[in-house]
Amino acid sequence: MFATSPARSFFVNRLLSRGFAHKSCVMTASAFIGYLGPPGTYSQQAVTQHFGREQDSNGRYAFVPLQTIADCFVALKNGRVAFAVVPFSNSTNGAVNLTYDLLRTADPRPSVIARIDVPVAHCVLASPATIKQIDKQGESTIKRIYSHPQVWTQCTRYLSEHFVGAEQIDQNSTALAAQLASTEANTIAIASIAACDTATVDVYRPNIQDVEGNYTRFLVLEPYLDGQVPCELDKWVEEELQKS
Ligand SMILES: O=C(O)C(=O)Cc1ccccc1
Repeated sequence: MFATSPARSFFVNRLLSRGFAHKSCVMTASAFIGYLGPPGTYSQQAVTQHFGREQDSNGRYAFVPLQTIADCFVALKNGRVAFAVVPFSNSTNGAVNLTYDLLRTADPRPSVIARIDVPVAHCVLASPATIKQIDKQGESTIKRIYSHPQVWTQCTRYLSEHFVGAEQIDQNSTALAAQLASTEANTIAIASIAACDTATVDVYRPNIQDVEGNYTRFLVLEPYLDGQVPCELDKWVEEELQKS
């Protein structure tokens, strides 16, 4: 039987419609989906929300964690991945500037084939030892907070009252921040609860974002094909880029 799950038929139809593969090839090929990793990021949640679980029973697609948003664009351009999923904007603090810049300067600009809204609830995460230390000696023992640059202005209220003496240090992603915090003393991370599955950290405080309904909008990109006519999503992205 051909293309049964929604995610699989979506992927298969895209490949076929773009002439990447004959039906018989698609049945045995893998498609790689690039996203900002490591596993445990909000980007990975966007990938799962859109494509379903990693690899169907026949292993026809696989998720590829990449180190930066720029790497997602490079991997798409050089054919390492068939799709890239990148954060685009947030309901609380607007544009993800890195993605906006990369979309503005990409030549040709990748095509936008889907938009995914992912609820974003931030947690303070730390190693079990660091949580014990905070409980015993107080929040002032924390010297560093790691997170993705997009996060700080989504948690202004909490951060104005907690860990005020700590330095806020940007990392490429929230899940990387959690990994680093798991091994460094006097350090916490702000990340998704999903990062607890991929780093040795626990939740110190959940839901520290300013706005309850905070969400981030992600784009699914694929390479631009010569002569391709812009779709509605391409036009929408162009308008958003011009607004900012
Ligand atoms: O770092 C992540 O987890 C990302 O996927 C980027 C991001 C950061 C903060 C909110 C939404 C997406």
